[in-house]
Amino acid sequence: MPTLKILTESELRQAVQLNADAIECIESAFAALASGEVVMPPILSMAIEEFNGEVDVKTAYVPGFESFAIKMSPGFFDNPKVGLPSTSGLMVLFAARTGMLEAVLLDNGYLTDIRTAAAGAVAARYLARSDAERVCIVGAGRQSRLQLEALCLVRPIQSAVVWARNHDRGKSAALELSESLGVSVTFGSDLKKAVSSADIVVTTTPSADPLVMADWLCAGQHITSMGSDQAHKNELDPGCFAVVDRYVPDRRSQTEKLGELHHALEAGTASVGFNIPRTRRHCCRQSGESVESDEEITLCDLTGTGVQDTAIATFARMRAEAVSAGIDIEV
Ligand SMILES: NC(=O)C1=CN([C@@H]2O[C@H](COP(=O)(O)OP(=O)(O)OC[C@H]3O[C@@H](n4cnc5c(N)ncnc54)[C@H](OP(=O)(O)O)[C@@H]3O)[C@@H](O)[C@H]2O)C=CC1
Ligand SMILES: O=C(O)C1=NCCCC1
Repeated sequence: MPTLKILTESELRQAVQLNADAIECIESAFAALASGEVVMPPILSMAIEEFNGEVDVKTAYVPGFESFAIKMSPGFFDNPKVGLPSTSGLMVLFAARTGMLEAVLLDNGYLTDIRTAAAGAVAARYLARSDAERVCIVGAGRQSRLQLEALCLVRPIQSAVVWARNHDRGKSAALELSESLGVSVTFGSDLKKAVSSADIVVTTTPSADPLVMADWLCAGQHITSMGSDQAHKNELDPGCFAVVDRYVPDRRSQTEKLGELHHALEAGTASVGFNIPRTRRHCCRQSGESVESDEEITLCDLTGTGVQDTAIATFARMRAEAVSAGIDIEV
């Protein structure tokens, strides 16, 4: 009789942390995606506007992996008002060879959090200057904290400014991060100043109106925009596309519908089949290529991919099995 492994959030937290191994797992997933061999259908997304919510279903088959994940991932952005996290959900693993159900990962969104922060680290590793040390984090929620933590694993970060529309929450996040990361993290109410003084800017909000303006960007900066993962979300002034030297989407077919590219296409600052103007030397490229000049402004548009979910779920199950975590039930 087939057995099914059940893993809880606390077991998964013990198995997987935001560290070099998780970053390596996600970097390999992006490399597999760039190889063109991965089967990754479009995201199934359901908006529940009445409650400021969405549910995303993501999946991917990676050749060579014995399993693939299907993830169900809600994001309800008014939840913090009632003391609940914005994101939650679970991942399910199936055998790639037979399609049989293998494991249910009751992570409550934890693995999504880790794989998303790890993607921010991979982006910085390839697209931020090697001496990048000052960060601006836009937003003060779950990803704001994890994105900064992830950057500290790949760049010599010395200081960060957290900007948030709610000053109290921004100050709390800054204090918490200062204590946990051992770098100077302050709250900044002046977003223009915070962006202009940073080597790396990460936007982490579900904002529907641009927060970061094109004329605030400076030579040598890297920007990761990871909050905008739905058609209505938009954190960057579309004019940013007219000043960046290098644009890297996690999956272009996603970013042109759900990411920052979507708004640039609508505004006409990028065109269909767009390339960054050749007068600025570089064309739009797939991930995996590194920054070529310390003067480049680079932009990574992260909408979240099924290949990350299959990679982190497989990794988590392997780690959990190594310590015999979880329960097996006959089905
Ligand atoms: N690309 C990817 O792979 C992933 C993307 N995401 C996306 O990242 C975003 C953040 O997720 P998460 O950190 O979990 O969410 P949280 O709810 O924990 O944090 C959201 C933060 O954004 C702020 N915010 C909300 N609306 C606005 C606005 N209009 N203007 C300015 N700030 C705003 C919130 O401020 P306040 O406290 O005032 O409400 C809060 O600081 C979401 O859009 C989510 O969908 C998440 C996971 C994966
Ligand atoms: O899967 C994802 O990525 C997300 N799902 C729901 C909202 C947060 C991001």
